[in-house]
Amino acid sequence: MRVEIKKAKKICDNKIILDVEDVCLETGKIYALLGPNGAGKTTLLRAISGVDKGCVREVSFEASDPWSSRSIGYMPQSAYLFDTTVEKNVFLGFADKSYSKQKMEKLAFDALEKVGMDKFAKSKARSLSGGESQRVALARMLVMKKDLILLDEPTSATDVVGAELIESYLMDLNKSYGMTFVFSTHNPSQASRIAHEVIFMNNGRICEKGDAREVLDNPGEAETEKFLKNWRLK
Ligand SMILES: Nc1ncnc2c1ncn2[C@@H]1O[C@H](COP(=O)(O)OP(=O)(O)OP(=O)(O)O)[C@@H](O)[C@H]1O
Repeated sequence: MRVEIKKAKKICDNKIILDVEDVCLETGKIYALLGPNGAGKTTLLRAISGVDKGCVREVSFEASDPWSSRSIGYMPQSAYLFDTTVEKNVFLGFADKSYSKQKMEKLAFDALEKVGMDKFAKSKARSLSGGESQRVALARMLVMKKDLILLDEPTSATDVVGAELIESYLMDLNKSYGMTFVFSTHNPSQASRIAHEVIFMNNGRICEKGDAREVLDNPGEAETEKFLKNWRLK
């Protein structure tokens, strides 16, 4: 019922930028990855996903886990959209290519509606703003129905309404299908709203991992405390 990431390590210019000995993710949970700029959040997500070929890591799935396809999806912070319509960008996410056009349109519309982008279904994707593009890229990522989804600051470019829609969408998918998410964020409030667990990183290492409420209310490490101090003062 879990995936284990071991010995995730990356060295750049003789500097260790990622050094994670062992981290376990349980299925059906939402994990928030917190930490200051340069902590290694993106590097860790890229390492787990396997997109960073220069990064050493071992990923193992527990034998009896329900993640039958063991598929991992990764969405980088800067959304990439293909030069076609918004709905066709979402079509590209469907794993089953045998869907009728009508079914694809319906499913894409539903996903776009969840992120508040349904009215742009027939628009050119490259004409969208940064936040709109991020919402569409997320809809495309989520229709892929991967078992483990890694999201690098999925609401960094969206407005408050967009962020709320995305948060609800992630929670719905988690509740309805048991989808597992790891998302990085600079916003502890967002972590407290939707995450079951918080993983706090600093200097390429995981300093603390545990129940979201627990870590946010009562951090066990000085670095986490320091990071959360300003947030609490607000
Ligand atoms: N290819 C690279 N070469 C050298 N240094 C790198 C490289 N990639 C990342 N780094 C360094 O590794 C560190 C971790 O970067 P990373 O992007 O993972 O941090 P982050 O926690 O996602 O930061 P942010 O919150 O600013 O997005 C940074 O200090 C960064 O400068």
